[in-house]
Amino acid sequence: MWMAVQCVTTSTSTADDSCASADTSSSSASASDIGSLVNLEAFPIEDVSRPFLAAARTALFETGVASFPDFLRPAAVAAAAGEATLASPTAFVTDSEHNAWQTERNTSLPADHLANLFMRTRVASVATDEIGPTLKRLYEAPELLAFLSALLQRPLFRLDDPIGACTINVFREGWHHAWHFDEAEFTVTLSLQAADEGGHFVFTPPLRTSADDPANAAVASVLRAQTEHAFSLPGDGTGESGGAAVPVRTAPFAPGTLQVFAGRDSFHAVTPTRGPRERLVAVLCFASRPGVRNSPAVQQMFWGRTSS
Ligand SMILES: O=C(O)CCC(=O)C(=O)O
Ligand SMILES: [Fe+2]
Repeated sequence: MWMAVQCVTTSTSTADDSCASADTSSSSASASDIGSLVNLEAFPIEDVSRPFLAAARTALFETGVASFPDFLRPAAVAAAAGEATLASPTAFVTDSEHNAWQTERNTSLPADHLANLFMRTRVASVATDEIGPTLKRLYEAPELLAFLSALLQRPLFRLDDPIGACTINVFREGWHHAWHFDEAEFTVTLSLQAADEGGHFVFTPPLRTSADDPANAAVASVLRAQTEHAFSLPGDGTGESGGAAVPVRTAPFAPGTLQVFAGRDSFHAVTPTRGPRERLVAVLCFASRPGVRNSPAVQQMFWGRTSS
């Protein structure tokens, strides 16, 4: 089974911005570093009033995505993309199948039921201990953590995972990520390099009201409109032509764009890439408590090894 680890895992939340400085003490980045990485003129993430945050938060909860184009300075994008390209050839490749929720097969349901529709995903991932210094410096910057905590209105901590805390997804020609919900409530990505063609991040507004809500009819509607997959969903009332249309949007992917998305509730996919240039996207993981790391099973699946 393919499981997303790209994550902001949350078990608690707070209703104000008072957590914005959570876990800033353990970082190795100094305050002056961040200005060489982040476009502070457009995104003054150190500004305590952060006037652009309210609009981003509204976009996140209404559309499922908050996007910050030109977040990373061009020189930092070039450096990070160069480092990712160097690391890419030895990145572990996942070629697996998963259903929309990334859950196990349900043998009590018919084989052709939506819950048992398994779709192929192919992606490689550069592990945390293989990423270059530019991305590492950004991930460890206390200012980034404080900014994301303020946006999401909860304390955040970097993952304590030497393999899967901050990684880079590599999509080679023809690879794609099938439609799915993430396990984690929020995901943070940073575009480093677009494919020649394709490799678009497509997403719906939040469809699930909770982690227990499968949003079956909406999922079926999207898959019928967007894919060739055949499946049944008895009793959904939508028939073969699909139910109420669910809007599907394409996110901007210009290199340097930081994106925060509600991956647990918004159904999303990466379309197949075309051409020899790899699609490179960094995935920055955070959790709502310290000490979180991926399970050995997930580490093995994504990076081909486990940490001690
Ligand atoms: O590559 C991306 O833009 C996001 C991929 C994704 O949805 C995931 O890894 O869970
Ligand atoms: Fe995802």
